[in-house]
Amino acid sequence: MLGMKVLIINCGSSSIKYELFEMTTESVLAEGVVERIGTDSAIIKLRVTGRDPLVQTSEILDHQVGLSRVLSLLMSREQGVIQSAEEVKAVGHRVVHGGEYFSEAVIIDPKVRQAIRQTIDLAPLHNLPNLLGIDAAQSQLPQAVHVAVFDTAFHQTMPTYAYMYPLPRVLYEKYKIRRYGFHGTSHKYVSQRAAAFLKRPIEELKIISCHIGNGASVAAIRQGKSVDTSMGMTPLEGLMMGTRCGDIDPAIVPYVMAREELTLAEVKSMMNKHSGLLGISGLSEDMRVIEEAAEQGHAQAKLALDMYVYKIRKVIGSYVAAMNGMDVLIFTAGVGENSSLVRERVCKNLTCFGIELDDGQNQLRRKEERRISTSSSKVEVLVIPTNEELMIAREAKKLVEKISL
Ligand SMILES: Nc1ncnc2c1ncn2[C@@H]1O[C@H](COP(=O)(O)OP(=O)(O)O)[C@@H](O)[C@H]1O
Ligand SMILES: CC(=O)OP(=O)(O)O
Ligand SMILES: [Mg+2]
Repeated sequence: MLGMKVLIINCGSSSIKYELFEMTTESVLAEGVVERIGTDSAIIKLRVTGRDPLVQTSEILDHQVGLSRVLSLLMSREQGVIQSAEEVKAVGHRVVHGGEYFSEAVIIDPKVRQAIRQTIDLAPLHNLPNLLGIDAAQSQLPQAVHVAVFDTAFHQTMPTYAYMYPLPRVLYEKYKIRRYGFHGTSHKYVSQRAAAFLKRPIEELKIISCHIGNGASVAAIRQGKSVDTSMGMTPLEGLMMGTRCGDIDPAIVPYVMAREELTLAEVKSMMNKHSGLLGISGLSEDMRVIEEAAEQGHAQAKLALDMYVYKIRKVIGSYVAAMNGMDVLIFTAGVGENSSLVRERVCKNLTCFGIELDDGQNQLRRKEERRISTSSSKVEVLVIPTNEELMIAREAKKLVEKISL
């Protein structure tokens, strides 16, 4: 076998994150990001394994141009990652919202594209750029198999009573208003890694996985299947996040709109971009900044941190109730993997569930999968670095192999 190169693309409204894998060895050949698309000072970052990172600034007005620059760089003689675009066998696209259409990864054909289009309304911030990325990649890599991997797919196993909202039923029937959940690729990956780490069959485990990065969600996973998760119809529900408010009393929305004379767009922006850690601290959405300010006595940063941790604890508690138990608690993503303080503060007041943290292990700064609970803890507390890109690449490889059988 000559190898199988798979390109992973994760498009945001003004960015393209990309990673090129050689899937016969699951090794990363190159990775990077194009930022500030739509401006004359867009930035392309590329890191080719074994070489110095490269940063270029230029005008990039849309995703088509962004992707074509990335491909040219990968094919350039200096970088020499690939000789020609034909070498890329598959492109795996992260698609955030798959609605009720998709419970697993699929090859993108016109019908799939149409279904992704139809979910734009449910996640406009994510699905529209995802579709732009698909269009750009399909036109520039026409020979490759294009695969969509959905954030929502893993959560399609939730029982009806967990995903329905107690609103008039007609809203579900007409508009499919229900809980979908997100970060599914990550929750699936870390739960499978946790079972492998513990050398136990996943079918025996009740796992609670905390994906806390910029966006943040908790999932309850029983027998390897998602049974509940804190994000909802959109990635706004649930935990307090960097700039998103998470759960609030829904009556606040019309009240604030009336009092402040806000438009729909303004109130959405308030809840998505000006709330969470940033809204409470008035300082930053970045947990590193919040932690430092709190340590120096900044009262609002302290409050933001207290609220953030308290909410995670409450959701964990509710999922212990949902599953009637918890064997494993996982921390992952930017905050979960790196903040020993957040992990400590979340776990400190969960001793009633039998959680005992090993402070020494928790303080260690390492990139590896590891246990941070004591040997007598009733719950295994693990830090598992997530790898959504590898998971997407594996799904793409699986589908390519299926069609070439
Ligand atoms: N050492 C650290 N301590 C605390 N928080 C950290 C640390 N490193 C990264 N983070 C947090 O991780 C967040 C980014 O998480 P990440 O999962 O990479 O986000 P996303 O993929 O959603 O953009 C940042 O907002 C930052 O606050
Ligand atoms: C769905 C979601 O919130 O994604 P991210 O964490 O990448 O913003
Ligand atoms: Mg992320």
